[in-house]
Amino acid sequence: MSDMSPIIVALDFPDSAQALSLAEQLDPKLCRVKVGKELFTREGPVLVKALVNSGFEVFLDLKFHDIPNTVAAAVAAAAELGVWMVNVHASGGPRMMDAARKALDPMGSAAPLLTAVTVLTSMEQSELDQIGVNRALDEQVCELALLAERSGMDGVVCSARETSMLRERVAKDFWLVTPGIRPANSEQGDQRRVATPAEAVSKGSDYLVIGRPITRADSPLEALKQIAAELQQS
Ligand SMILES: O=c1ccn([C@@H]2O[C@H](COP(=O)(O)O)[C@@H](O)[C@H]2O)c(=O)[nH]1
Repeated sequence: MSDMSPIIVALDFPDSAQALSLAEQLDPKLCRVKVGKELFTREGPVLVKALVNSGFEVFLDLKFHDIPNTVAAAVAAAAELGVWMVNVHASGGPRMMDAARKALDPMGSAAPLLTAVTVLTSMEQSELDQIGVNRALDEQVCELALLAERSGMDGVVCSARETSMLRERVAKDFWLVTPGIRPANSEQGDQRRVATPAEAVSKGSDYLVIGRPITRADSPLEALKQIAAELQQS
């Protein structure tokens, strides 16, 4: 996989046939791929291994959130699949994140990157209020990111709207992974905190997670190439 591509394509499909057919249209030199809850729940480790064997670096986006013992075991099981990145929810707390980190320690440099979700990019301030989080959304993202960093995570998932703020507060090699990417004129859908690919990179995102704007395009490869070209020009 090329180190220069920050693009991770979210393969949000109901089955392996559709996911593999889309992946075949992509180029592992231009992107990584992400397997999320729907696809994994239907198709499981076999599909993940098929993607890994076809040359893609895979982000297994299962956002674990449970007691420390359970999350540690789940993260270790994910790592056995040969994936490039796995994640947990930072709101699971420091003991949970610490247990996840320790579960990967025996793998040394072969361990996948371990990231933590701060506040989902589909959420806005009013929803935080509804779940009883009485902080400004930016502040909540920042506190969870700092907690994740202190708990040994390699990075966080946040929106590109928060990356300039976080870049000033976290280490340079702490990865900022940003979904909610919407090229100009594409539909926002259920996402709320969105940014264009160029905005995201200019504000300090390391990796851009992009689903529907690529996977639902008439030509996914053309959509991917167009975004990659936009990023090279920015
Ligand atoms: O905060 C988060 C965390 C994960 N996601 C995932 O990213 C993709 C985004 O897909 P789009 O089609 O580009 O909206 C999707 O798989 C989410 O589960 C996120 O959006 N926000």
